[in-house]
Amino acid sequence: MTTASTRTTARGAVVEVSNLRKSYGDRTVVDGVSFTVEEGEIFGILGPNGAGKTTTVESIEGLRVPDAGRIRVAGLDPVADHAAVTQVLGAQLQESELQAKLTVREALELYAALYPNPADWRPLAERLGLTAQLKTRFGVLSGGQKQRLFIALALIGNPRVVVLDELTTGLDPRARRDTWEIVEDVRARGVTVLLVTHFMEEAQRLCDRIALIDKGRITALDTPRGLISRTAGSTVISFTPSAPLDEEELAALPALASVEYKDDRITLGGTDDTVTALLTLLARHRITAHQLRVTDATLDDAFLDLTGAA
Ligand SMILES: Nc1ncnc2c1ncn2[C@@H]1O[C@H](COP(=O)(O)OP(=O)(O)OP(=O)(O)O)[C@@H](O)[C@H]1O
Repeated sequence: MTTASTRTTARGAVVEVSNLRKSYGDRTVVDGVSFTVEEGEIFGILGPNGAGKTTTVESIEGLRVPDAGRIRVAGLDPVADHAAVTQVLGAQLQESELQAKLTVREALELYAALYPNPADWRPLAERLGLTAQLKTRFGVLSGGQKQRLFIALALIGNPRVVVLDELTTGLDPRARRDTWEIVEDVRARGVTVLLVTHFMEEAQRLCDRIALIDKGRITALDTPRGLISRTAGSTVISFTPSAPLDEEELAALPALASVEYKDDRITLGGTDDTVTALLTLLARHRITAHQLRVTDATLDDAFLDLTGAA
C-alpha cells in the first residue's frame, strides 16, 4: 500500500482554483470547480471521459480562458501573467507538438533555450534513462521513451509545478511502473505534480490527494484512503462457513453494506466493526470461517460509487 497518502504536505498552496467555469456553446463542461494544490504534493484529477479534466488543467496552464472563476499559479494569473506562469509551470507536451525528425538531444536543447535558467539537460536525461537515446529521432522512440522525453521537457525549465496529463496511457505495465517511479522521484526533488489520469492504480499509488471530477463538478476530494473509506463497504470480508449461518443474524451485523451468497461462500461489504461482530457471531455459534479473507475496497470501487459510473 502506498505511503503517498500519509505524507505531510502542507507547505502552502501553489495552485489555487476557485469556482472555475467553462462552457462550449450552451454546454457547461466545467461547472464551479474549486481546489488548491499544496506545494510538494502529487495532486490527482480523476474522472470519466469528458468530465472536464483537461479543460481544468489547460485553464491552469493558461491555454484556455475560463468564463468565470479565479486561478492562481504561484500567485500568478495564468492568462494575464502567461509568460511568467510558463516559467513556474511545466506542462507535458502532446505527441503532435514534437517533430518526428528531431533527436532527443536536439529536443532537450531546443526546449532548454526557451528558459532563462534551464536545468542542465544531461543529468536530466540521465535521470530519465534517456542517455542512450540522445541521438535517436523522436519518431522512432518507444511509447515509454517518448513519455520520458515529455517528462524531461516538462522539467527542463526547473518548474515549481508540473502538469502531467494521461501520462501512462498506451504504455505497457513495465513502462507504466517505471514512469511512476520517475514521477515519485520528481516529487522527491520538491516539484509539485498535478496528475490527470484514468488509471485508479496509478492514482492510488502516486497521489497524496485526488479530486474526483464528474460532469464538470468535483464530487469528492480526499486522500486515496479517505475516498475508499467513504465507499459503502470499504472492507470486504469473504469466507466459507463450516455450518449454515442465520441470514437474519448476518443482515443485522453493524455497518453492513452488502451481502452476497455464491455457492458456499459468503461475501460481506462493511467496515472493521462488521468484521469484529462477524467473528463474535461465528464464535458464538461455534462456526469456523474457512478461507477467511478481509481486504480493503479499492479506489476503483470508490470511483464507481462516488461518480455514479457503475
Ligand atoms: N475546444 C472545445 N470545443 C468544444 N467542446 C470541447 C472543447 N474542448 C473540450 N470540449 C468538450 O468538453 C467536455 C470536457 O472535455 P475535457 O477534455 O475537459 O474532458 P476530460 O475529462 O479531459 O476527458 P477525457 O478523459 O476523455 O480526456 C467534452 O465533452 C469535450 O467534448
